[in-house]
Amino acid sequence: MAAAAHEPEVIRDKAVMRAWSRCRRAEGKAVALVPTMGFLHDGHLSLVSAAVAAAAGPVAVVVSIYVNPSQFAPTEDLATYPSDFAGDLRKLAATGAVAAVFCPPDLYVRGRAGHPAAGASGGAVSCLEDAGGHAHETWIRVEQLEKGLCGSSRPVFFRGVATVVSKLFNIVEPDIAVFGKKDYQQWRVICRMVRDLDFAIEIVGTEIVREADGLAMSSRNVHLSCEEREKALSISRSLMNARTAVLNGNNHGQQLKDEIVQTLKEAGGQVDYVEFQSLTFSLD
Ligand SMILES: Nc1ncnc2c1ncn2[C@@H]1O[C@H](COP(=O)(O)OP(=O)(O)OP(=O)(O)O)[C@@H](O)[C@H]1O
Ligand SMILES: CC(C)(CO)[C@@H](O)C(=O)[O-]
Ligand code: BAL
Repeated sequence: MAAAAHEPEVIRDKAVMRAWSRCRRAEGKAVALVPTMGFLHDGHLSLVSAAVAAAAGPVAVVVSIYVNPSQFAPTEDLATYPSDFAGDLRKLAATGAVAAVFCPPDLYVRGRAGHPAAGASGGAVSCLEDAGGHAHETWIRVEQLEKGLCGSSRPVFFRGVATVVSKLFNIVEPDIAVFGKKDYQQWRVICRMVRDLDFAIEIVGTEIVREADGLAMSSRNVHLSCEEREKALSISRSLMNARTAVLNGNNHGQQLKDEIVQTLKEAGGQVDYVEFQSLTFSLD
């Protein structure tokens, strides 16, 4: 994105954030929100570009940076999630397109240590509840779409995402919100939640931004060893091969496509179609 550097305003307080958004709207600007967990890369910056492009006229782009404890189970990597706030601010300033960065120290009412945690249905608890009960206890569940795929291995993930995104929507009050299709199930969960709960927000989904060798950019890639990175690459490579073969009308490609569709059906059940680099695999 070629633009003059522009220092975004850093906002930490919920009430200040809400008031700021209302001022921008009173000035005639749309407010566009890009929710992130920080340690930003070019994938995140593509969401900022998409936010600008989605607005028909003047827009104030807000990037939120918050590592949400309620989407992590206590066995997951909340404590080691990468961060570089100064670097993030530099990258956002360099886009020249971000008006504010919302980075609240915490978004939840906390419980008392030692009090039993409330827990999600099925007995799973998140890092938030692990910190004590009698605290935050209101959750948003997208009951069918959250099942399967990532939901199978991360039992509290989509409940935490849907809840924190709703909180961000209530605080920032955006007209537009942008999410990456790299986290495809998450994107679908947010779209369903917005439809079902009548949020007056346009949800924009953006395509995956990849490294030169095809690996999807991801903040956690920084933790991959060379061997793990090579293994991770096999996913995009095999999908690329399947795509080329399908586009060439090759039978082997058709078989690979059928296998992908079958795997997703078995894993998720609720996924209707898969978009992959302009190919749409229907799960009908
Ligand atoms: N490579 C990418 N292309 C497009 N969007 C992306 C990409 N990486 C992240 N996003 C989107 O950016 C938003 C914030 O994601 P997040 O801060 O969790 O980063 P991440 O790279 O997905 O991190 P993680 O390693 O935890 O998966 C999400 O909507 C996500 O889908
Ligand atoms: C949407 C999100 C910011 C909610 O914490 C997170 O899940 C992410 O970065 O993808
Ligand atoms: N973008 C995914 C956020 C997470 O894995 O918690």
